[in-house]
Amino acid sequence: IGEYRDLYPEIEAFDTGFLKVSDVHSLYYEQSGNKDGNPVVFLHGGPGGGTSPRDRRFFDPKAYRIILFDQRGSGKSTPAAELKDNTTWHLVEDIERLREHLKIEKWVVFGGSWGSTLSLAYSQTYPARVKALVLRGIFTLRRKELEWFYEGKGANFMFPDHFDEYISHIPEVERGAVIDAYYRRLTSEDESVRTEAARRWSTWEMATSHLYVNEEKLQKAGTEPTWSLQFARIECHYFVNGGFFESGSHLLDNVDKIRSIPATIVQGRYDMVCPATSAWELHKRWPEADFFMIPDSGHNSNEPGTRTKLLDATDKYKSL
Ligand SMILES: CNCC(=O)c1nnc(C(C)(C)C)o1
Repeated sequence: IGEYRDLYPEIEAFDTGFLKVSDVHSLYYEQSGNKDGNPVVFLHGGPGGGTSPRDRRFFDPKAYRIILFDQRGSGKSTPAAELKDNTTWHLVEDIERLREHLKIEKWVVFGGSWGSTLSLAYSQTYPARVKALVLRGIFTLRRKELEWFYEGKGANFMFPDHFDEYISHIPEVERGAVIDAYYRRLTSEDESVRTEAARRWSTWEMATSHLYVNEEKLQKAGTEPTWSLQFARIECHYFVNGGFFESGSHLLDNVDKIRSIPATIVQGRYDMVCPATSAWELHKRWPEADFFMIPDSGHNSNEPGTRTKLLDATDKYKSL
């Protein structure tokens, strides 16, 4: 399996701000690393997951001008967990607004999980603005991917214990459409109903995001109700709307628009949240992209084998 790499050292942002992108939403963004460096934008997962200071550490701070931002309703962006005007295509335009606001011509785009979904949607819409793509834990939001993880048609066979916690919250009569059942609760007028549904949904995802269950991450879903609500409510909103794509396979059908962009795809073989089939489908449509199936990883970006290949990829594109 070879030598594992560690993340780059902890660094602080040298600039932070809020960008008003609609009469409802303002986005938190930050810049770190080299202010005159090669710009890279980090697209976080979820949707609704928000960024964290550790996300800066996938990039050489001497080479990169590192830009993180919290997507609509996520992290420090306001209003928290707001679903109005919150769609894939709003986010694609937000990325362009942020790019223009920061006076950047072209940038490297880095995204995992939902962040890979958004990276594909953004680069297929604005290919001329993308220097290179680094994609991890491929999620194309096809119906079968949602059914695998959220509707009891796959991941639950590998994590039956944790799935019980998630599914037992929904009465049998509603289990034919679990995502819809959770959506009714996550958009309930009753805060206690929203909070418990968010805790169950987020705990299920945190429990299954690593090859070995990460107890610390598991606690986060239960001890950070605002984060849990942002994560669960925004994810569920995108899923009941099929990602706002006109067809289930929209992103895979449009790969030809980005095949000339330098790219690296990194996928954990034991990713239970975004199973490897989507990465494999993407790879077959995009033979020019570097492709790494990590033999001992699950979904998370910081599992050793995955982290190592992501760091190699950002090093490869640092001087573009
Ligand atoms: C489809 N949802 C998986 C996803 O995008 C995701 N999983 N974990 C995360 C965080 C690391 C942002 C919590 O995002």
